Amino acid sequence: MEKSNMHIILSAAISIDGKISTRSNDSKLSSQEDSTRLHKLRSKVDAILIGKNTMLKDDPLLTVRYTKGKNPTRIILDSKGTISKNSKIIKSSDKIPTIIAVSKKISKANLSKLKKLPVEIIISGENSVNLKLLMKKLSTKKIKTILVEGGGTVNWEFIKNNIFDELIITLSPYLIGGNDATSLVEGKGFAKIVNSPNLKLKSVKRLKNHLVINYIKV
Ligand SMILES: NC(=O)C1=CN([C@@H]2O[C@H](COP(=O)(O)OP(=O)(O)OC[C@H]3O[C@@H](n4cnc5c(N)ncnc54)[C@H](O)[C@@H]3O)[C@@H](O)[C@H]2O)C=CC1
Ligand SMILES: Nc1nc(O)c(N)c(N[C@@H]2O[C@H](COP(=O)(O)O)[C@@H](O)[C@H]2O)n1
Repeated sequence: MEKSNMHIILSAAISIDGKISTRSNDSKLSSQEDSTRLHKLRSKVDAILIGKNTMLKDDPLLTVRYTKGKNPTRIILDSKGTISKNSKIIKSSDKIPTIIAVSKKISKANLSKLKKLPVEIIISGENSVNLKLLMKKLSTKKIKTILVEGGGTVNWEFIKNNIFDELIITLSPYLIGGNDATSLVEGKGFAKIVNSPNLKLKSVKRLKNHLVINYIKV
């Protein structure tokens, strides 16, 4: 794999029809049991990474709450540095390490706003964040394992650039539908099945009506 010495896990809860949220951005698919599993996994990684839309739509905390353990560093991909200082992540960033990954496209005004917040700013890439470069920069900060928690656009970028090692999806017992509902993988997608990464089934665990499916890339 042409990337730094990093272990990257893509993680999401999906409906049976492959959606990660409804057309009105309802994304609560996991059961409490599955959320506890996720939080155990969070406590074992160095960082959690999400895209700007997920931060905007979910206003997540990305902390370890349903088990004991350390909070990983939070990384937000936000090319133009437009995130709100009223978000839960920013409000808690004086206590939990938080990195905002931006591109050179960021305006001077947005950069100076970000610099006033208790976050670390990493600039990589011209228009959007260059993920391979970002991974290299993160590995120099002792970040060796990253849990990518979406959304669909971010998942596509990691898959397209072939920079992931594992995929852990919870198949939740819902059917969502809708062209405007976000899928596990958004973006342009591959034209041919042969272009898809080759995945090997590592394990399947049943949590009542949910299945936790773990694939590794071969
Ligand atoms: N069920 C689940 O497990 C999850 C569901 N979601 C849902 O996914 C939806 C959001 O997904 P999307 O709209 O696809 O957006 P996203 O969360 O993937 O964010 C994409 C945005 O991130 C920024 N970005 C900067 N550099 C980037 C790069 N190199 N690659 C990709 N993005 C980059 C851009 O502003 C881009 O528009 C929400 O409705 C959220 O609730 C999100 C995470 C998990
Ligand atoms: N694994 C999983 N299951 C779900 O049902 C989800 N909605 C998500 N979403 C991801 O978790 C974030 C919320 O984290 P907090 O509970 O606020 O700590 C959300 O933003 C997605 O990244 N994941």
